[in-house]
Amino acid sequence: MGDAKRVSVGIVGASGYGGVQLVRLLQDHPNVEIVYLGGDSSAGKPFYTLYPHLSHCIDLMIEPIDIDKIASQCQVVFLSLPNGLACKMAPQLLEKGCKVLDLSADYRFFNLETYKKWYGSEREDKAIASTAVYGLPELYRDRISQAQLIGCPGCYVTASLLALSPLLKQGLIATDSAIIDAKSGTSGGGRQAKTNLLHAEADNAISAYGVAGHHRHTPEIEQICSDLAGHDVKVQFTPHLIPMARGILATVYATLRDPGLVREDLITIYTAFYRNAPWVKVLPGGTYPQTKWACGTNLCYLGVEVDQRTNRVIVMSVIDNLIKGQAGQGVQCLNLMMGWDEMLGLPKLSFYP
Ligand SMILES: NC(=O)C1=CN([C@@H]2O[C@H](COP(=O)(O)OP(=O)(O)OC[C@H]3O[C@@H](n4cnc5c(N)ncnc54)[C@H](OP(=O)(O)O)[C@@H]3O)[C@@H](O)[C@H]2O)C=CC1
Ligand SMILES: CC(=O)N[C@@H](CCC(=O)OP(=O)(O)O)C(=O)O
Repeated sequence: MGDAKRVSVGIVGASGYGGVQLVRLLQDHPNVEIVYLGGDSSAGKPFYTLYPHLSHCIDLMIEPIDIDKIASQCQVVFLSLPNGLACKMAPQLLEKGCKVLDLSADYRFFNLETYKKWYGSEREDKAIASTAVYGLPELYRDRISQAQLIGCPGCYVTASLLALSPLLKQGLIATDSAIIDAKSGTSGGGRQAKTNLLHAEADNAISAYGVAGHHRHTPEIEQICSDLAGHDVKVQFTPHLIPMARGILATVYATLRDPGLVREDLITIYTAFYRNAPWVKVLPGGTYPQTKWACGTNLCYLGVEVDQRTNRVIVMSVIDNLIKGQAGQGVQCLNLMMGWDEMLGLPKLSFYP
């Protein structure tokens, strides 16, 4: 089991981008020991052969998935897998006493009919799924701290929701007026080969996809927006792939109900909303964030503006898609589940420029 003073952690999907970020973050975490790495096609290889730059700090093998073995070794298991796999593994791990943090979409939906519509599969773990907590600490901190199973939101959704939440929670914007224009680096598509992520396709190019409500993140964003607002909310979400490796910028536009609100009012509201959220930084008036500020950190920077000609609020939200948008979010949730400081083991200084 390793060092008894540390919590033993396993990472399933260690060879992927989420996996390697988890290894990086958890190797530096003072209360954690990584004891197990699991994978599929990479099983049987030493982890350092996939990521030689980490050979000086981790010498574990990637193992084939064996739930009994994982549960016998690990108190906590991160699942960083394609959609549709965690829901097969998590119930068994929970039954054997592990805490589980899933980075895929399997445990993000309050209504499994919505999951089925967008992800295509009927679920056999309905009772377990109903115990999952949506892993966005800025909104569901108390529930996360009591949970055994977390469905962590991903990159686009995290950037979008952190921009929108104060507006929805306080009823400041006209119904269904929110437009999210989001841009992601190519690492958002994972490490597995995909044609649209090839350098020759993605370099020197920018394009939208999943337009007009056709991206699977639209229902996920709407689910949480509706929860915050207390009624059904629709959003216009347009993702774009841009030629950089990591980072997300989501620029959100919405019509203010009160035409008298100015930028400083909104900044005061945002600052108050996030006063206990150490990973969200609301910027001073006239300052707009860039992705590099968040790169390598678990931070979200929010720039807030009002256009009084159009009566729209404009919120710019940046995160590192692989940290606050994925592995860092998971570690932040782990900290809460274990009763540790929410900031423990997580990077707060970017490697700017
Ligand atoms: N990339 C991003 O910015 C974000 C991704 N996510 C989500 O996180 C999850 C992981 O993403 P990411 O790390 O980018 O993906 P990658 O494609 O980089 O990695 C996928 C991992 O899953 C493993 N895997 C695939 N099939 C199986 C299987 N049958 N059994 C065991 N392991 C398997 C792979 O192992 P092997 O190599 O051994 O085959 C690999 O380690 C996804 O659900 C994704 O949607 C969430 C937020 C942001
Ligand atoms: C650039 C790119 O391909 N991005 C992915 C989002 C990856 C991700 O984070 O998905 P989850 O949040 O659902 O895990 C996409 O658009 O599907």
